[in-house]
This record gives sequence, structure tokens and C-alpha cells, in this order.
Amino acid sequence: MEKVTVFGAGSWGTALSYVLAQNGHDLLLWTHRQEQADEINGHTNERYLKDVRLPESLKATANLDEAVAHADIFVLAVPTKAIREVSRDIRKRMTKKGLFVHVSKGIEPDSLKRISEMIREEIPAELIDDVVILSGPSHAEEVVQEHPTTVTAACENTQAANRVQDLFMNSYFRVYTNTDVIGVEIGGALKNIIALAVGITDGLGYGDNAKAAIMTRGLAEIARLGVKMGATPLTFSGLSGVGDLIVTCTSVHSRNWRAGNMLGKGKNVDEVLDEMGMVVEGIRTTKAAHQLAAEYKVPMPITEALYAVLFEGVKPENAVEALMGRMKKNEMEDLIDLL
Ligand SMILES: NC(=O)c1ccc[n+]([C@@H]2O[C@H](COP(=O)([O-])OP(=O)(O)OC[C@H]3O[C@@H](n4cnc5c(N)ncnc54)[C@H](O)[C@@H]3O)[C@@H](O)[C@H]2O)c1
Ligand SMILES: O=P(O)(O)OC[C@H](O)CO
Repeated sequence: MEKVTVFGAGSWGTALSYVLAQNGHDLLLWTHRQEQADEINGHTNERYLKDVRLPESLKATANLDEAVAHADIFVLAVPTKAIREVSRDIRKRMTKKGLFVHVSKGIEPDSLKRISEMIREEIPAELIDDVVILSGPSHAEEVVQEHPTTVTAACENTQAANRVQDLFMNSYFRVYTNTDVIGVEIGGALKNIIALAVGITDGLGYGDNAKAAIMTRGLAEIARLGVKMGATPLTFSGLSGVGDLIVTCTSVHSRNWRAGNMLGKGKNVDEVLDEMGMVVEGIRTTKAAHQLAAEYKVPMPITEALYAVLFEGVKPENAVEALMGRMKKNEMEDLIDLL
């Protein structure tokens, strides 16, 4: 059994803590809010996982010294924009090496760093055993119902990936491994953009043809960018690619889909974020992907259309019209390069 601390007690940090506690690990869940730690120690976290009774062995703390001292394995489950701050706070308290697992899905705008790169920038190499990414089609709400879920643990070091596979794997949570860190991180981050776009067309009332079109062509642009960045093309047909794209574009649990749906129905970004009260990673990731598309000179028309809606005040229906009116092309044109 492993000594693990999960940092971040939102929906996903709490659901993964549920799995780890049930798997019998010595688990501590850190939150930056004392009242939330108290609530979790009373076995609920209502704001993030409604009507769920947490295991007795799931213990929470708001004391960061205790959280860092407790663990050999550090699971980071905060939104992308908090990764650097939390990593720095952990580093200040570390006295020995640890294995880092991150479960967040995003890219940092401007620096254009993936999350594992941010962690490696903030924590010195002598304190890192390795960094493993856990990603795939997995809504917290279904994991805590113990409904069958599959994810992938990605690391170039297969021993580290195997350790994380063993850590989380159980009868309802099946973990595969993958060595393609770039592909897994890019697929997980960019599918949120496509889910926002599908939410918008659903909000506009455009139906299933439009949904299938955006998912299919969305995956094409994710793979085009990912391969230019060094990913293996086949990763995008796996759990962290098409798998996560399907679940995020089609599930009522998806915050990204729900945010897009509200945008399609006429709300603006600020109204949507107020109403959600939880992280919508795809918004910041759209900014980062727009910058990446320019840097790598990769056509990403759906990302660009969403960028125009989110950051340039273009109306969703006009963005769709512009997408449909682009120059005609061969479906496989940019995909042949992936082979
Ligand atoms: N919810 C899911 O089903 C799910 C599944 C897979 C991956 N993820 C990813 O996990 C990450 C976290 O998502 P979530 O769903 O748990 O989000 P959430 O909005 O439910 O919770 C985020 C939590 O992080 C905390 N937080 C924010 N800033 C912080 C800071 N600076 N220091 C400490 N804590 C901070 C918040 O208080 C909150 O408890 C995201 O990148 C998301 O894409 C979520
Ligand atoms: O609720 P979302 O849109 O942040 O998606 C959650 C997970 O990434 C689904 O795998």
C-alpha cells in the first residue's frame, strides 16, 4: 500500500481520493479551505459531488505541511491555472523525492507549456521520481457511483506508469499504460475545446449531424497539432484521445459541454462562468491552442472559430457560418501527414 496525498478537493480530486481510499492506500486529501476539509472528514463534499457518501478512510486536511510530509506519491488535481502555485508550495516543504501524478487537462497560455512541463519547471529534478499523467474518459460523478471507467497512465518510464496503474486499478476503475506523454496531455487538454464547440452547436439547436462533424474534424485538428508537437498519431485513437473526446462532447456531466451549450443559447462568457461555479478548462485552453496553432503553423479551424466567439465577440451562429463557408478541400488532405 502506498502513502498518497491528493492536492485539490474539487470533483476530480475527491473522486480519485474515493478510489484510492477504497483501494486501501494511506490517503490524505488536501484542500486550501479548512471548512471543506471539515466537511470531507464528515464524509461528504456536497458542492462538488452531490449526494455522495465518501469512504470512512478518506481523510482530508487543510494543513499543507502535513499533506506534503504524509506522501511518497503526490497527485495534483487542481485546475491548470493553479498547477504552478501548488507545485511551488509543495516544493518548499519537500524533504525527500516523490512520484508526481497529474490529472488536470490544460495548456498554459503564453508559455504554451503542458502540465508535466510546468511541474518539472517548478520542482527540481532531484525531488522528482517521475511525472505520470492520468487521463481518459472519466467523469467524477460516475466514478463515485462505481460505474466502469477506463483511463491511461502515461510516462516514458514504464515502471512509474505501472506503479500508477497498480495504485488506481480496481474492479470499476481500469487503468492502461502509455509511453506517449505529449499525445496523452494534448488529447486530454484539447478535447475540452471541441466539447465547448459541440455544446455551442447543441445550444444553437443544430442537432447530431453538426455534433458528429465537430467531433470528427475536431479530432483531426487535435491530432494534426499533437503530431507536430511530437505525439504518436495512434494515441489520438486511444482513451485520452477519441475516448475522452466522446465522453466530454456527449455527457451531461461535462462542464465544458454545458458551458458551450449556454453560450449557444445566448449567454456571454462571464454569465456562463458565474453559473458554472466549477472549472471550465477549455476556455483558457482555447487561447493556448490558438497560440500553438500559430507557432506550429497548423490549421485549426474549429479552435479558431471558438476563439473568435470567446475572445473576439463573434456570435456563435456567425462562427458556424464562417466554418461552413471555408474553401473546399479533400477530407484527408492534412491527415496524410500523420501517417
Ligand atoms: N471533474 C471531472 O470529472 C474531471 C475528470 C478528469 C479530469 N479532470 C480535470 O481535473 C482538474 C480539476 O478539475 P475538477 O473537476 O476537480 O475541478 P473543480 O472545479 O471541481 O475543483 C477544483 C478545485 O481546485 C481548487 N483550487 C482552485 N485553485 C486552487 C489553488 N490555487 N490552490 C488549491 N486549490 C485550488 C478549488 O477550490 C476546487 O476545490 C481539471 O484540470 C479537470 O479538467 C476533471
Ligand atoms: O467536465 P469536464 O468537461 O471538465 O470533463 C471532465 C473530464 O475531463 C472528462 O473526461
